[in-house]
Amino acid sequence: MDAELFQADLEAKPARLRELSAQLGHLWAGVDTDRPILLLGMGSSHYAGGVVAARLRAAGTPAVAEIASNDLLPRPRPGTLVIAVSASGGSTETLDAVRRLRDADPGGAVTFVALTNRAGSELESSCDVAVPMLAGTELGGVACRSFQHTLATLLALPALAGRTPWPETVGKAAEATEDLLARRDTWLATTAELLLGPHGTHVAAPARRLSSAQQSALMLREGPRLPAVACETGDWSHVDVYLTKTTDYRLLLCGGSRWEPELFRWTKERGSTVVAVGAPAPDAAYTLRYRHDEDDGVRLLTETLVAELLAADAWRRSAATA
Ligand SMILES: O=P(O)(O)OC[C@H]1O[C@](O)(CO)[C@@H](O)[C@@H]1O
Repeated sequence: MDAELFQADLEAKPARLRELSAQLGHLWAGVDTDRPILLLGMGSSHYAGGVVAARLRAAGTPAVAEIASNDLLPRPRPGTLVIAVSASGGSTETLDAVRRLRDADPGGAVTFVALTNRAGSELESSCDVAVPMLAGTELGGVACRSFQHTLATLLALPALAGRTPWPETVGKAAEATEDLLARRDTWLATTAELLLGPHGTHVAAPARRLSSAQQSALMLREGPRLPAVACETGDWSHVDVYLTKTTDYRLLLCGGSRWEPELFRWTKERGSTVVAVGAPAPDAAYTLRYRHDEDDGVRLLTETLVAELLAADAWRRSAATA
């Protein structure tokens, strides 16, 4: 893994998103997706799957996302579409899950799709159909664009396409990403100062965008190896709140949850540090807004860039002093 190349991967996001946006309407063309859906994956691939499965269920499609390492995978009913997500196409747990489900389906009543960023991968050859996520090679060795492209590709499933114009939203996310990148000199140092505390960084996001908190925390761990933990904004008052009493608590809040007033009641009372992204937050120490952030789809596809740039910057600085 390489900090400079990770940074370059992030800077290439807008161009790659625009390429994806142009293809998004065709990616699922050869697949019958009007069936129950089981999503499999590890790490960021599972984070993206979790949010998309929730959105599919809310739209009336039976869907579940399972971490591929689970010994208790559901037994798919005949006709189920299993979408195995792996950017590298080689995560051993995901390959194993596909193998287990295939063994449990000797009649071939289940269809397996490989959603991957690597053509010709082992995952592709173990599935019936391949759908490319078109993120380009991530030279830094960190799944950043591929996480975003996994989300966008899954959100373009026909069962969800009617709800949000995803190709257009992906185009707006490219503009939002450009905006954050172009103005980073105005916000990056301040947010780093506020968020990278002696006891690590916490990230919260609403359930409908929980993947943003999970992926943001992963980026801080995977690049600069900093302690970082994800939480759901409503659940925060039942989980993270306890740490505000005993630690130097620093929170990156992906904004827009109706449960924020309770969170701010505690963080104000206990003098915690909150940086809010993408929505008004009068009680935050700092609020970072960006182009199109009033659009929930744009937030979902864009907001992880904040932690990714924080991670890239901290990683480059630690690499320079090593
Ligand atoms: O999508 P893949 O390639 O299966 O990887 C899963 C996870 O493993 C990692 O590559 C780290 O091992 C993460 O970056 C990623 O989220």
